[in-house]
Amino acid sequence: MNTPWDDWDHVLKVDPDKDLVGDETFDDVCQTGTDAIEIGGTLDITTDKMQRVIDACSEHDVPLYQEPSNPAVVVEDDALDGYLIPVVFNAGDVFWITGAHKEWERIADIAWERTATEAYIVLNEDASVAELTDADTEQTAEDVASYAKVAERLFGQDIVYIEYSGMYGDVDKVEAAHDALDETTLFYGGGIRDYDAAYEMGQHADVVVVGDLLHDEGCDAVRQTVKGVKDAHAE
Ligand SMILES: CC(C)=CCC/C(C)=C/CC/C(C)=C/CC/C(C)=C/COP(=O)(O)OP(=O)(O)O
Ligand SMILES: O=P(O)(O)OC[C@@H](O)CO
Ligand SMILES: [Mg+2]
Repeated sequence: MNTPWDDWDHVLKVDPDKDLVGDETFDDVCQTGTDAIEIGGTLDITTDKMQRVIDACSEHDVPLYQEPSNPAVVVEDDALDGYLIPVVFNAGDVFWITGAHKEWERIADIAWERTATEAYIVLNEDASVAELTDADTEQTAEDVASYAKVAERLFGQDIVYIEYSGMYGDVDKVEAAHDALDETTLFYGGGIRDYDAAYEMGQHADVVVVGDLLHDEGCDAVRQTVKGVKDAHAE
């Protein structure tokens, strides 16, 4: 797979299990200025819910990626630009490191040329993803940097993803991960609610991921976060 995320600043993560705000539509969602839409969530995801979002976004130019939370929810659809597959580096349950991936290969005909991995480092102990994967979220900045380094050097990951889903994270840990990486793109996601937060994390992460804000506040709020990270990267 080529690496379009090298040129991204902002990703909008749409949770197919959550509603949009008021009378907003996916046409509005595709016009927030984000560089790509990632469709995924941890809980209560089904192929039907995934498909509904793909169909609603497929008419637009914004790149569309599925981020499946397990092999059973992967949707084969040409409207998708590709699949970003989490590998949870600090999972306690090995199923979320290689087990799910082995199962996926066993049951599916994988479009390898459209598939890439994201080396997740899960750091919010209260997030569903931490609970599901039994992640060891007690990691110092030094630990995070080492995870990032081995993800790039030993495991050849295209993307390292610092995941604080639901809370704003520790900037020092994001900075440490960024310093550890040469080529690999650093994603940061979690608790980005406004311009200032996006600007601050944008100073350290290559790509800032915004999720719940779309479902809680709507497209105008998301647009501010796009501006925040793009301003940080313009400096
Ligand atoms: C091999 C395949 C096809 C899939 C396995 C992929 C793996 C290892 C998934 C484990 C991690 C996971 C569940 C990722 C989903 C993306 C994610 C972290 C979404 C954010 O979820 P939360 O915000 O914690 O959950 P809710 O918003 O649903 O509560
Ligand atoms: O929902 P939020 O807290 O913005 O997190 C975004 C993303 O990292 C979740 O996987
Ligand atoms: Mg969430």
